[in-house]
Amino acid sequence: MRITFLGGGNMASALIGGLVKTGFSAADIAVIEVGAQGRAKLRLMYGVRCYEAPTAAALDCDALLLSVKPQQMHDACASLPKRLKQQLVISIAAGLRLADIARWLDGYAKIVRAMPNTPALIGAGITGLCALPAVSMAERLGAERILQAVGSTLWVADEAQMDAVTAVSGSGPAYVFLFIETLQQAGTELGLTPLQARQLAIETVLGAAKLAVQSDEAAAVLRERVTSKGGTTEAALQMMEERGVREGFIAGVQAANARSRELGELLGKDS
Ligand SMILES: NC(=O)C1=CN([C@@H]2O[C@H](COP(=O)(O)OP(=O)(O)OC[C@H]3O[C@@H](n4cnc5c(N)ncnc54)[C@H](O)[C@@H]3O)[C@@H](O)[C@H]2O)C=CC1
Ligand SMILES: O=C(O)[C@@H]1CCC=N1
Repeated sequence: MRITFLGGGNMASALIGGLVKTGFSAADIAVIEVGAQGRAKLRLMYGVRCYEAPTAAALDCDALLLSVKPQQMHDACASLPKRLKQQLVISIAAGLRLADIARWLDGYAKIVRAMPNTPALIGAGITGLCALPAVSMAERLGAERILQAVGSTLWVADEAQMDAVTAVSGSGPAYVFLFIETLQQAGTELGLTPLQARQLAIETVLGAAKLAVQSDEAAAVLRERVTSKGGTTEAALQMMEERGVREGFIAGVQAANARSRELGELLGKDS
């Protein structure tokens, strides 16, 4: 399968890195990127073909992955030729709805909306997917093949759920990095060296995530098992609850969901 990325920024780079690492041939990957620095970086890092504009050679692919910012998508779609040649279009833009992208592509309807995340770079991503009815089962499997090369996938039947997918797993790595950053900071403030705090924080997140994956029990049960009566964890969790950590966290995820919906509404109105 030959894949062309339209937009070669952070997320395209993570996906390309993951694809190349998991055995996709760099010769089958092309990137259309307006920035000269971005093109040079992608050529150097992954040996992929890079183009400044969507020429026929750049668009000679089976799947066209739209990876520009949501605010750049309308212009990027307008830069494509009027008639796409049956390529499967996959948009990874936050918020943007399938119907609006189809309209910007003059009614082209072979479009999948996907929401990956940056751990795709190491093959540990998770991507939510949904598609327009015109996308065949074989084409859905094609989209799945690309995204499963960099992690796992999850289809949602109702496109409205993509905002929640974006809020939970698209933006999710940032919440986990904030957690690691904060745990590390707390550790150094308690007298650990930055290196010690970093190792303890990262290995703790990794171990807890692996335990959660391998366990049939709910996260709440695993949490209770760490929490000895009258012990240290109980002291920590009580303080965190008092300080509104849970409410703050849920409000944050809700804000991401609302922003995704808002981006879809605002940018979708754009003709
Ligand atoms: N960063 C992340 O963790 C995730 C991002 N996304 C989505 O991926 C998309 C890209 O996000 P990032 O990579 O973070 O942004 P970015 O700004 O790093 O990348 C966008 C790239 O597109 C290029 N570009 C803009 N207009 C262009 C055009 N007309 N033709 C060719 N290239 C063009 C820009 O020069 C830039 O390099 C967004 O729509 C975002 O919602 C989705 C999942 C996760
Ligand atoms: O922050 C954003 O808008 C993008 C979408 C999900 C992760 N990054």
